Amino acid sequence: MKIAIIGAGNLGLSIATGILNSGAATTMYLTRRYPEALREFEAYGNVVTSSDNRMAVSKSDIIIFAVQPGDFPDVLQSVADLFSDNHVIISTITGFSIGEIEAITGPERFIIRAMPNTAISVAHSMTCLCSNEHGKTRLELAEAIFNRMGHSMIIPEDRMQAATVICASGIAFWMRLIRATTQGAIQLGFDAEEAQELAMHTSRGAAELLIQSGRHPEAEIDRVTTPMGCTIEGLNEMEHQGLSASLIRGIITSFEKISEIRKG
Ligand SMILES: NC(=O)C1=CN([C@@H]2O[C@H](COP(=O)(O)OP(=O)(O)OC[C@H]3O[C@@H](n4cnc5c(N)ncnc54)[C@H](OP(=O)(O)O)[C@@H]3O)[C@@H](O)[C@H]2O)C=CC1
Ligand SMILES: O=C(O)[C@@H]1CCC=N1
Repeated sequence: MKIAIIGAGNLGLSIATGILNSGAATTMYLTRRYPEALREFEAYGNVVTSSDNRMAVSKSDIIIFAVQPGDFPDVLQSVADLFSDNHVIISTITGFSIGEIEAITGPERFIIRAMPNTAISVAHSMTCLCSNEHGKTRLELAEAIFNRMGHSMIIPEDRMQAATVICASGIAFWMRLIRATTQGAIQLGFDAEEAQELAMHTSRGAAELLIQSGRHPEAEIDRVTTPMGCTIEGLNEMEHQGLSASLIRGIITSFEKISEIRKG
């Protein structure tokens, strides 16, 4: 499979790393306007780096777009005449609907919207997927690709904005929680490196417990909170300070911002 990533920036390069390490592509074409920053990827041997989007599209089977939303209409327009009946077009662009893509490419194209996160580079992305009517026959293929680099879920397009916040922005939210835990651990006497190690592995353990057991978070919390113990004391103080409320409010604020980006 030949895969192009048009706009190999933060997300695009994370996807490229995930694909290259999972062996999902025979050849990869990575583009950006200033491709010098991509040269190190040529060491993989099967990677071509360029600023030539038309070359990348014409040589690939699957085209993944990862440019900024404001750049996407022009970029898509500039390669639209190259799409054939076999191309699978995957857009990771926030807030850009399938209808808007079809307005440029026409509806008779395989169009997938994918919302991965940067953990795709280490094969632990949570990726949400949806497609246009024509692209439904290619959803399984997209799912197979993204499942090699984490976990995926097919959702209706009207959930894509929410998925962006929970899964894509979610990486930043969880990072801040891990960072805050690290700061607490430093205050309690661990050096910075030890503190981060404790926070990272504890958060991974919490997620794995839920993934493997299928239990509800509160059931796991009940197993940790000894009556009159230190955990419930700390947890209740966090809630008095608005931990859950601030997370939920942040999520809703991010969600609303996506509509503004599109209007802007
Ligand atoms: N970052 C993330 O975690 C996530 C991002 N997204 C979405 O992915 C998209 C990319 O985000 P992100 O990676 O953060 O953004 P970046 O700015 O890091 O990457 C965008 C890339 O597009 C390149 N680019 C701009 N114009 C062109 C062009 N004409 N042809 C080829 N490449 C071009 C830029 O290259 P150059 O600098 O050389 O101009 C840049 O490397 C956005 O739409 C975002 O909403 C979705 C989920 C998660
Ligand atoms: O912050 C943003 O707008 C993009 C979309 C999700 C992650 N990064």
